Amino acid sequence: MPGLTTVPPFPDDVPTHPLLVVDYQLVKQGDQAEIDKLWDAATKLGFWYLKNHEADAEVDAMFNMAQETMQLPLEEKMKYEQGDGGNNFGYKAAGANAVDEKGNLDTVEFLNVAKDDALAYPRKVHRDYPATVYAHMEDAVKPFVLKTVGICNTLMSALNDKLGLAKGRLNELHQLGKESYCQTRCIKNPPANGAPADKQALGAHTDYGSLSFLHNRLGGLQVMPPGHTSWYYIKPIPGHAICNVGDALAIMSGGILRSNVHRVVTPPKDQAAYERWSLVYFHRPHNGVLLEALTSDSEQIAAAVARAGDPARFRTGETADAWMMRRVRMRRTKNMTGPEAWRQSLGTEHNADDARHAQAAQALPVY
Ligand SMILES: O=C(O)CCC(=O)C(=O)O
Ligand SMILES: [Fe+2]
Repeated sequence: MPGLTTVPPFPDDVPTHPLLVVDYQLVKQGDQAEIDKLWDAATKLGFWYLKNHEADAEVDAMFNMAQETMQLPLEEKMKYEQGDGGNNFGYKAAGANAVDEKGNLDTVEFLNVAKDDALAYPRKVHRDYPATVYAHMEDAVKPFVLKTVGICNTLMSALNDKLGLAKGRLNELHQLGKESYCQTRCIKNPPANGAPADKQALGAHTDYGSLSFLHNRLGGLQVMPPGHTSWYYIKPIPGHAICNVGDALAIMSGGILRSNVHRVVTPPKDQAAYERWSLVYFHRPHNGVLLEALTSDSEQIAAAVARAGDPARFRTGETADAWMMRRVRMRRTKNMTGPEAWRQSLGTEHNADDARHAQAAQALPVY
């Protein structure tokens, strides 16, 4: 089982960035101190650990499904390759994405399953998948999607209220029954085989959507915190998911919530010799939702946009689905023709109000 293989521990002599630990059960119960902690994490760094999420069984089932699928011959997996047009469902082969503007290749394989295909199964909404996915749609993918959507909606509701939005406003923009680019992603990275410690397996990016719910076992995930110019590992902690805010919530909140840049490099030290597996659920607005700050819904958001150096960046003119497709399309190796193509693949990476977030991040307590 990829998730449970015995591997060397995360080393204690690499630069690591602490994250706040949020207790999901307390947030669900409406505990104000815990919601304040979530708010601190979501506004300052945009990353936090989530404990007591009760999704471990669903996560393990997904890792098993991922292993069965990734073991299929490459030729079989390639029948489901997502292609170069901006589609983000299906299989992505290693090397199909660029990790930088020079066109260096990524080393990760993805298996992306649409939330809509999982919930509508056996009806097809977006596309076909390998037989191993269908074999586990009912016992792995669907339960993981349903559990995770519940978690994301609870976290988002708490953030909604703190943003001064009317109850349920953000949930209205993330309707389960409407088609979206919400998806599960299983990621496999091969052993480093002598690759340098800072070799990018997955290039620096911000996430496209609203919230990401991530499970990894080996190190390799790194963040560049606001006000810093170097990368820090996020240490995986057993039983703790890693959650982060994506561009959609950062834009809708007028930059109050932070979508922080991150990447995946070779697992640190002795961990480099092992396959790295991770699993993400990406919670995104449904298709057609315009990515713009909700200024007429919240005085707090309106004030944040008014204070921002460049308010135009909170009126993207793109829908959530167009935003994602553009970014996915422009990261494909085939489309990476140089710095201009790279620029078109970006989200909020270079827009973040770094001075404000850097100041706030100074105050972040260490767990
Ligand atoms: O594998 C990881 O730890 C992170 C993956 C990630 O950032 C992504 O797929 O967007
Ligand atoms: Fe990411």
